[in-house]
Amino acid sequence: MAATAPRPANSNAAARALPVAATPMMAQYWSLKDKAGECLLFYRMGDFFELFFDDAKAAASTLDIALTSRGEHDGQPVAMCGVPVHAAESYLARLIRAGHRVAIAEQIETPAEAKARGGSKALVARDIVRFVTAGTLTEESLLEGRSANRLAALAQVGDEVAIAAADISTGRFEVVAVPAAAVDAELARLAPSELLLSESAEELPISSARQIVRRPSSDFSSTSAQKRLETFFGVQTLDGFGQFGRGEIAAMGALVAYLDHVGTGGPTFLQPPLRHLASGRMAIDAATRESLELVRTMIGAGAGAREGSLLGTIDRTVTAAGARLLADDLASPLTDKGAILDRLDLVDGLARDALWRGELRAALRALPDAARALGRLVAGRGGPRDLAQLRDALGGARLLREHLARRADLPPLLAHLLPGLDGHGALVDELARALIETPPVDAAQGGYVAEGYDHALDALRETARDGRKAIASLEAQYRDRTGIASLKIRHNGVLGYHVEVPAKHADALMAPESGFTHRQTLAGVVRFNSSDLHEAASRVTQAGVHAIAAEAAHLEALTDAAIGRRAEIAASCDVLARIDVAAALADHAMSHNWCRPDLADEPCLEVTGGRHPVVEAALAKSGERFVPNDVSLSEADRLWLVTGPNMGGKSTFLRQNALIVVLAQAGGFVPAATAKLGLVDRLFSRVGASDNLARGRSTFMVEMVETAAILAQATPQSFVILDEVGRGTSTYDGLALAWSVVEAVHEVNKCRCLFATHYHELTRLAETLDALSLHHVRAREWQGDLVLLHELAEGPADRSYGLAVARLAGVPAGVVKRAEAVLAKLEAGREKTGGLAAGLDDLPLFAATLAAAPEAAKDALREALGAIDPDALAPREALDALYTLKHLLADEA
Ligand SMILES: Nc1ncnc2c1ncn2[C@@H]1O[C@H](COP(=O)(O)OP(=O)(O)OP(=O)(O)O)[C@@H](O)[C@H]1O
Repeated sequence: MAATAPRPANSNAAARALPVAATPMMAQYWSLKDKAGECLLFYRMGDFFELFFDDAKAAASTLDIALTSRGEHDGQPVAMCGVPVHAAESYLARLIRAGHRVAIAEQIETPAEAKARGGSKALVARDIVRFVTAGTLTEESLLEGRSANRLAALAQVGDEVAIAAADISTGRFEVVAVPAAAVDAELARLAPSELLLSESAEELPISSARQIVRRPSSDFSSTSAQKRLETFFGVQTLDGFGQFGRGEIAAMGALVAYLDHVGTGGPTFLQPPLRHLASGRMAIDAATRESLELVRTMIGAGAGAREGSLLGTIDRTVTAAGARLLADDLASPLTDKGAILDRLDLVDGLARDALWRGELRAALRALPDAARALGRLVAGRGGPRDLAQLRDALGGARLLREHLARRADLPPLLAHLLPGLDGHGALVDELARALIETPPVDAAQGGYVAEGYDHALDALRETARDGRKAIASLEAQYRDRTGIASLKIRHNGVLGYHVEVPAKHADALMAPESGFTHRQTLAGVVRFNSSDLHEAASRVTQAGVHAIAAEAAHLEALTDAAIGRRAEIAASCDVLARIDVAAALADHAMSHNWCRPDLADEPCLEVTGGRHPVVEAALAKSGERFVPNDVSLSEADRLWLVTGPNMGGKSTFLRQNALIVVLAQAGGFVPAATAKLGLVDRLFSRVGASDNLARGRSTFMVEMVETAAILAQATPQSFVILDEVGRGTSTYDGLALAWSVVEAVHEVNKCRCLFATHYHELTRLAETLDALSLHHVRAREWQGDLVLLHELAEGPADRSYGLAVARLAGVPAGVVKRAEAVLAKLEAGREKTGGLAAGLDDLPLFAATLAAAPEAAKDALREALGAIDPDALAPREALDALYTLKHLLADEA
């Protein structure tokens, strides 16, 4: 049953007016809805935001709140639902998470103002004050602290495709130009919550944006974009930020235009755009990111979660900004040896000194998320609490710098970063003097400026305090005078301060000579005013109003001072995050026995005692031990063909080595006893069958598209893991393809590669390919049970154990028994066709090389095939193979 949004007890839904046809309110509603476009319109009516028509239906179903209908429009009841204003944030959060965008229409004048303007029937003016969209959130309550939240815009000008991406909550702004084929990979790295595309842009095969928003093509024109960006950043020319291509300018301009649109003109904080240099980074395509689950999981019920990903498993950062940076680092490993060594040295230094690391982490843990506080302040949505966060974070940064400066053996990267923590002394001191320890989030009620900061403000507060004391003593006096012990002086928003007595005592105060003036009679009580009270109350109110105004002026000045230093503050936040990441990686490395990787100049990957961090952590939970494995790839032995039973640990072995490469090049330690690697320029992973039916591709099609990309792009510096290529199609087509893919990787790409397969037949490739070697994951049958050892050994697997695994998996005994009989028949069939080529084992080899076979051999084969009774080979796969060969022969003919 649908839950109803909690409504205050005094709310009367039926009494709330409705925008029915032809009323001025209806006209107002429609004109606002027009402005809101596809966004749900939150239409403010008193204490509620109301939604109507389709908006109401969509919101009610997402929020699981009651959908009602009132009045009529075009003969139909008007659907409506509402959320109370005081709880709007949590409803907004749920709508945004569900993929909606929301336009907030507020009352922009009071009913009294409306009346003064247009008489008693005048409608309160409303306007859209803000759009809340997934990519433009700044509210702490709507954001996940430990993840970046990006808005991206994609523009194509000529051959150039550019992506601009901004995290509005911190102001980080980057732009990158990539070939069209790499767009998806780049978007997978950025994982924007909202992606802006021109309404005239063609459909792109994009899998990595949560929400796509089409914007007018004029937003993407590079000429107007240039002007827009110059105005936005308040500069004469963008040249000071670097040289940007037309596509980059168009993308950045479209992003800024959208910010203008959703912020309805309000300021937004963006740092000057940084060009992301794809050249210094490891290329990782979208499919590889998905299959390696670097920062999010991709499969199962928890898809999209941090938990269960590499990031979720190793993240020990103690600040939200650190967590966001670690996600970026893992998503974008480096290829510059010097830069990686710098990071490694820092992690190493912190790893060696546990005490120092502990101190640093404790100091960092206490620091608030200044980057996001700054984002809110600049966006005009900040408050006193945000300033206090800056004070505490920057004050902490100063102490940290002093502490670090005292160390003699500072790792070079840290020594280089240290000055970035400096320079906020004056601002921190000012904020420390100005604000109380824990100011309120909202400035409206005042009370956040510290005593002693402003003497005039102190005096106003003193006056208000005296007034309140005077009011308290009036209460005692009135009780004495009237003899009514239950007389009280109260305060509310309508009457202000007033005297309240129970109805039974009211007569005494009604008399004209009593000195009290009647104000209001309620069921049980009667309320009065008096001139003394009025006077004392006005003193309190006036002083209060002036004090709040004085505090607001200070808030504005302090906010301006902070904004004036926003670039420096943002830079300090980056330094803090970098230290946090290094300390977190060091901490995790130490507690899990990870090692510092060595970087070699030649393409190699030599790992002893390598482990898969995520599988290891999962096994540890149930008290199981992960079996470490070695790998040793070099130019002479660069392609390992790994066979072995299902569930034997092949995929795990492949992936753990890819993760070791990612971690090492992100500048961290790796889950191994020792590791040495030559830098990897591109990482590819084609693991398992990942359906993408949403994109209209079958499992096999996806597999082939991904394999094609690897064959086209992998270089001798690349590292490729390929798992069960060919599995998605009929056995022998698949085998033939796997065969030729291994050959191509070996002969053409010449990259380091781990290739796992169930096609035992592929092991024959070792006879012809020099740099290929055979390995298998060990298993043993023990008293009828299969024991998986998860241990890698040299040479091919002796057999496939498929039926034993089926038994382990709980396939009914009868079915396994039948499979054994079928297998026996198949093996018998193989013997029977012994004269055909070299038996079924050799058919795939034959198929793969058929084109090159001499005509005489083909004739012999044709003859042999004609002589076979296909029914003797009952199992489907054997028939499959024969028919495939027949077709191949027919094609050849
Ligand atoms: N080195 C290891 N130590 C301990 N357990 C492991 C190890 N490797 C894998 N496992 C366990 O075995 C399970 C199966 O591993 P994995 O998926 O890698 O096997 P596989 O050989 O690729 O299987 P399939 O061929 O069916 O895809 C893992 O989920 C994990 O629980």
